[in-house]
Amino acid sequence: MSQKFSYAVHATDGSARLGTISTPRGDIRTPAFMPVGTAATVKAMRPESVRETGADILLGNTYHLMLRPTAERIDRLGGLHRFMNWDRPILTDSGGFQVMSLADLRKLTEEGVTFRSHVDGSRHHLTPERSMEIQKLLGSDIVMCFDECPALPADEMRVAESMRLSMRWAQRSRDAFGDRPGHALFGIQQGGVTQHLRAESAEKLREIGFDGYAVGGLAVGEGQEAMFGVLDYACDMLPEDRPRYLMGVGKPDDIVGAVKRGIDMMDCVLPSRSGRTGQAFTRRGVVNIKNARHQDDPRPLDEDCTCPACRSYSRAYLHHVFRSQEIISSMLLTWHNLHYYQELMGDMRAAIGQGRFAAFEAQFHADRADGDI
Ligand SMILES: CNc1nc2cc(C(=O)NN)ccc2[nH]1
Ligand SMILES: [Zn+2]
Repeated sequence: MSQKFSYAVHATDGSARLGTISTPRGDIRTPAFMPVGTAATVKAMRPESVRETGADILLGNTYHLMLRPTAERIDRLGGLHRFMNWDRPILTDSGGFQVMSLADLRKLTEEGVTFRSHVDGSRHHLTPERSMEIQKLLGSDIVMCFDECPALPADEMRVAESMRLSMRWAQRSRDAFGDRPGHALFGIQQGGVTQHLRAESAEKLREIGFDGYAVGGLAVGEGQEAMFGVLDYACDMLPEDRPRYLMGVGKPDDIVGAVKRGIDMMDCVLPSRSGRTGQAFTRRGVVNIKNARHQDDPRPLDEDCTCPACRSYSRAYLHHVFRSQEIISSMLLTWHNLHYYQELMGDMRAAIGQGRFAAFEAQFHADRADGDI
């Protein structure tokens, strides 16, 4: 365990990097996938099980936790790690993105955002300073700057104005965060899909100086081709000796393409959320377990998978408990999906370390059937 926050690159293969983020609560093997624990839980999973899938770090959502049970209550109860029984690193987002996508009656000013809770309609105010205070009360190890993520489609002028506001908020976040050894503050690059705006944002973030840099404002409907197009240049705009975090991504093939372009960390609700809707990700593609063709199938989801769902249950059983809306359905499919995502990350880390990422990527795409399996 290190008493401070640091990042080291062990190997590169093209733009892909193999690394380790060291924190006082444990090391994070990169490229890393962060399961999302929105309301202080990765839905349908006990934390011990999340760890068993191979996760080194979880994501917590400031927006949800500030509304319920509130950051002050979690602080009084010993902080988010104690509260949710997860003693390894936690990254919390700043609340900016989710206020814009979930809250009602939002009002955006230079100062911050006022909004009404989607839970009970109560009024709230988020600023860079309040977001830093909330994330400190939660006790998160990696804190995200408070920023604004413009909804697409947005014209270049709107994207530019939004990015420049976010850069002013990045400075305020940095000033409010202060000096907290062992804790990290990540800046977030914005600028939509416009290269010179992405460059201006990266320049400003480097001037302020952060422990890590996120690529924000993507996976908001631009499509994979446009997202990869941005990553082709955006990663190189960020310091190479700091972790690069792509927010909100993604499907397995998004993740492989992002790692190929130099991304070190990602988070996404997809594996857990789609587990609850009956979608299982496998090396050969997606299994929609609700499909009638599975109702007599004695095989596991994936013959090569060692997760509890694949070790002990048939597709027929998983089909039955999904159709019957049994709680075990969410438990088993979530576990399988998170296990698959962590296996994918482990396979990529090994491939980068052995200088065979291109071969890994070719095999990854060759294995996948089109459509459902
Ligand atoms: C699912 N797509 C997706 N895009 C995101 C972008 C951000 C962002 O720019 N925050 N500042 C956060 C979460 C996201 N989730
Ligand atoms: Zn499995």
